[in-house]
Amino acid sequence: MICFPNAKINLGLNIISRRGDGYHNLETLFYPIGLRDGLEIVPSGREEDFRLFQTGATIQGDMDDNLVIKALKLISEEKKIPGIDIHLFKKIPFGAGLGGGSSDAAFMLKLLNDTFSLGYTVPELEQKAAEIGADCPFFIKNKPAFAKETGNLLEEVDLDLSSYFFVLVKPDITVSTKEAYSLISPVPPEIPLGEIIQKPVSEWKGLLKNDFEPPIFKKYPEICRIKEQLYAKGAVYASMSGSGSSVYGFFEKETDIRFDNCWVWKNKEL
Ligand SMILES: C[C@](O)(CO)[C@H](O)COP(=O)(O)OP(=O)(O)OC[C@H]1O[C@@H](n2ccc(N)nc2=O)[C@H](O)[C@@H]1O
Ligand SMILES: Nc1ncnc2c1ncn2[C@@H]1O[C@H](COP(=O)(O)OP(=O)(O)OP(=O)(O)O)[C@@H](O)[C@H]1O
Repeated sequence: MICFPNAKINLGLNIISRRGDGYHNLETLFYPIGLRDGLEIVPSGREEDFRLFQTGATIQGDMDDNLVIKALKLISEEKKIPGIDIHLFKKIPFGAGLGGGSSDAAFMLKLLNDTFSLGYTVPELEQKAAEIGADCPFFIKNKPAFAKETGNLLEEVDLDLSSYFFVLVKPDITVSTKEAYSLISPVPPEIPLGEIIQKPVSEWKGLLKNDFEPPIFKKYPEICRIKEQLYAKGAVYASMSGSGSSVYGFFEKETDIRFDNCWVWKNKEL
């Protein structure tokens, strides 16, 4: 069976407080976008072992550290999974704030559940996804959702931005999520994100903020320049996604926009 794990962007990101477990309480809105990896599992006929064939962008670290293997091992602790060959095609850039690794892991949980009729419910899959990473649970239902706590408390929202022309820009910069959080001094937001997101998109600029932007823009001014250029080109709203490094912009109409030394995806390519 094959599936196509998609990426996400964060609409607003308030980091509210530091927790005793080293994580942070936040509020954000996860929004799925069309940029996708490819993930396939094929029963190999062998006993309970697995082989991972990874193509596309090269992932650092050894195979056992891959998040799809982490998902497989988590399920294998409870369920008997026959030998499988896993094919992962990477297109979603990592260290980009796009949740690529998290999406692969969550889709692997769903693929195993469906392929081998394991009987896990959506809440059970969301719980397993939360054991893999903070961004993973969102990708189980994979619908626009308001997230709180570490990003695991999800509430679906009725938000459709498909009428906008969407541009995603990834500079040749990889941002470590862990490092990005270490640069943050949590401050509760003046206006709750839930209130701002109810407003029209045209009112989000200056209100819907990503708390990672100030420290990340200071460390990587190029990322700030990309956001400025998106606004200069007429973006209704633009922001860095998650802990970065990618920046996105929504436009009322198709816009010819180019950036040197960046990956640029536009609506029809996503
Ligand atoms: C920045 C976001 O992408 C916004 O959606 C997420 O909060 C991060 O989600 P993620 O990349 O899946 O994060 P994980 O892989 O679970 O954690 C990576 C590191 O980020 C930090 N981390 C992550 C999530 C969170 N709520 N608080 C944190 O402090 C922790 O230091 C953790 O060790
Ligand atoms: N399947 C995978 N795809 C991408 N990265 C992976 C994968 N498995 C493990 N990794 C490792 O996890 C790290 C984080 O990957 P990625 O940034 O895509 O994850 P993410 O936390 O979901 O996304 P982001 O933090 O950028 O929003 C990568 O740098 C890579 O070393």
